[in-house]
Formats: sequence, C-alpha cells, structure tokens
Amino acid sequence: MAMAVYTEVSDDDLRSFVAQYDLGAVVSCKGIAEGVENSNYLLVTETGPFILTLYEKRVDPADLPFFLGLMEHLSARGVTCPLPVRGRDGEALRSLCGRPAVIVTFLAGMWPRRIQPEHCAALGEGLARLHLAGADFPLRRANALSLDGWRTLHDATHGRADAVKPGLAAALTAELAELERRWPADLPCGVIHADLFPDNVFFRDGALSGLIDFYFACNDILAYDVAVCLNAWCFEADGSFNVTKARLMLASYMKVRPLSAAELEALPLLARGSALRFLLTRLYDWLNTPAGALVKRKDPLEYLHKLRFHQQVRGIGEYGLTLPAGAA
Ligand SMILES: Nc1ncnc2c1ncn2[C@@H]1O[C@H](COP(=O)(O)OP(=O)(O)O)[C@@H](O)[C@H]1O
Ligand SMILES: N[C@@H](CCOP(=O)(O)O)C(=O)O
Repeated sequence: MAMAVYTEVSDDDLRSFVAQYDLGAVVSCKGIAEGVENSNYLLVTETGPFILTLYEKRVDPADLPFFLGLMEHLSARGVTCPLPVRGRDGEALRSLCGRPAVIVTFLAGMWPRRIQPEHCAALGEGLARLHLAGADFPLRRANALSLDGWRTLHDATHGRADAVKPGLAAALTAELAELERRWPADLPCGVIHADLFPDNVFFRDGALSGLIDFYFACNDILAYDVAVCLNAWCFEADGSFNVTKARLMLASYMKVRPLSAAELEALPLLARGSALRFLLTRLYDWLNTPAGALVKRKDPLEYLHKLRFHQQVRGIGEYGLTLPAGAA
C-alpha cells in the first residue's frame, strides 16, 4: 500500500501553526497513507475538515506560488479543487517542521477504484472545463517532464533499464529519438494538470466532485493532457484498450472544448509521449527506491504496454472518433 506521511508533526507545533488561522482549535490530525509526493494530514478543527500538506523534497518551493495560485484561480472559476486557506496575515504558504506547508479545503468524494465508462465521460468534461478556466491564469511554469526531462530520465536509467526487461533500454532510446524529431510545435497550449489519474479525481453520487494534486501542473500542449487521461483511464487491468471509454471521454471533452483536426491527428503521438513520460518516471523510481521502502513502486512496464499500443495506432478511429468532415 502506498504510504506517504514522511514528516511527524508534534502536537505543540501543530497547535501554534493552526493558531495563525481563523479555523478554531485543532480537534484531530491524522496522516493520510496514500499518495507519494508530500505529507498529507486530515486536519479537523472546530470549523470542519481540512487537508494539511507539508511539501517534501520533490516539490521545488519556487513552484509553489504557481500551484497555489492556480488552485485559487480555478476555484474562483467554478472548477472544484482544493482552495488554499489564508492565515490571519493573508498568507496561504508558511513553514512547518522546516518544510513549506499549506492548509487547503477538504473535498468530499472518493476516487473511483473501478473505472466505469460514465467516469470517463465526466472526466472529459471536467478536463475541458479545467483547460478553459486556466486560459487566463497569468503565472507560467514550464513542463519539467517534457522532452528535456525525458532525456534526463532516459540517461539516468539507460544503464540499468535492461535489468527490468531485456531490450527496454534500446526501446526507450528509439522512442525518445522519434518523439524528439516529431513532437508538435504549434498545437494550442495552456495550463494542464499533467497527472489527472483516477486517484486525483473525486466522484460523489456518480458525479465528478473535485480534482486534486496540482503539483505537476504547468503550461503545455492542451491535447497532451487529454493523452495523459487516455492512458490513465481507458486501459483495462488486462492491458486492453477500452475504445468505448476513450470515445466517451473525447466526445464529452469536445462538447466543452472542441479539438481541432490538428489536435486529433496528433493524439497518437501525444499519447506515446505521455506513455513514455510515466514509463520513465516509474522506471527511475523502480531503480532508485529501495525494495523495502514504504512507498509502493508503480509498475513501469504497464506503460511500456501502453506505449506499444499507441505506436501501432493508425488513426484516431482507434480512439473511437472520426476526423471532422473536410479535415486534411
Ligand atoms: N483537498 C483534499 N480533500 C480531500 N482529500 C484530499 C485532498 N487532498 C488530498 N487528499 C487525500 O490525500 C491523498 C493524497 O493526496 P495527493 O495530493 O494525491 O498526494 P501526493 O501528491 O502525495 O500523491 C488523496 O488520495 C486523498 O485521499
Ligand atoms: N500518476 C503517477 C504517479 C504520481 O502519483 P500521484 O499520487 O501524485 O498522482 C503514475 O501513475 O506514475
């Protein structure tokens, strides 16, 4: 089981931290044993439940104004996501146990353990709304996990990749070279979530109730975010691609934000890039996380399989769509 409470917060430290807010006294505070990046606590005060997050090493503190500002921006535009809570001094970001720390609002709902086609339809709409709401967000953050980042991860894993699967090192080298050559330069860009996996999307009574975990958000190709979701939501546990889920996801996305013919045509390539991104980060973690560590390592080869699928896709018909009439 994933486990990510890294920092222990003493009762005294917690009490004086929470005293800087208008939230009333602490009722309880419990580490959340889920997630991999930060230390999260379910903090209950006299005014209700909140999430207390301490940022561990993987988040660059310089990026926090982008992430926190984005959550405020999206919340203000009707995208349900955690809202950073400001203290009496007006600041949301402060320090606890030597780490950057924030309190954000608690979102009701559960992430779907068994993905149904209806989840994919709701996700498509939610993703498109996120893209529209992010359009006028003024801050900028480059995607650290695009081509340059993949090259760094490729080089850091190359020597040991074949220990995970014979031939993997060469397969990664060839794929990265092709993506570097063919990666699109002129597709619409904006704020993307970049990690909108099922465990970051909450549902309540069958409806999407909120999006969390904006710590990979950045400015990049909007359709790349769609490709991330195709990979994360539309494959079954046995590795088969569920074209019904893909069609529903894409169709409901397009009702809110139509995809151009160029975006649709680029989808197979963007999906390959997205598969390579998660393959490389998982491979890096696989090779660098001690086997006995509390954090569960995610299977890199799941994403090799997804990459292979998109490599043989000949057109978006295989994602359940047809190109708009008259498109080149
Ligand atoms: N605002 C929130 N409201 C409710 N639960 C949350 C909220 N933020 C995080 N959680 C809970 O904490 C878990 C881990 O959060 P996440 O941001 O995904 O952490 P990580 O970045 O470490 O993976 C989530 O699966 C969820 O159960
Ligand atoms: N979604 C990534 C891992 C990042 O984990 P998260 O808990 O921050 O969503 C993957 O599946 O490899």
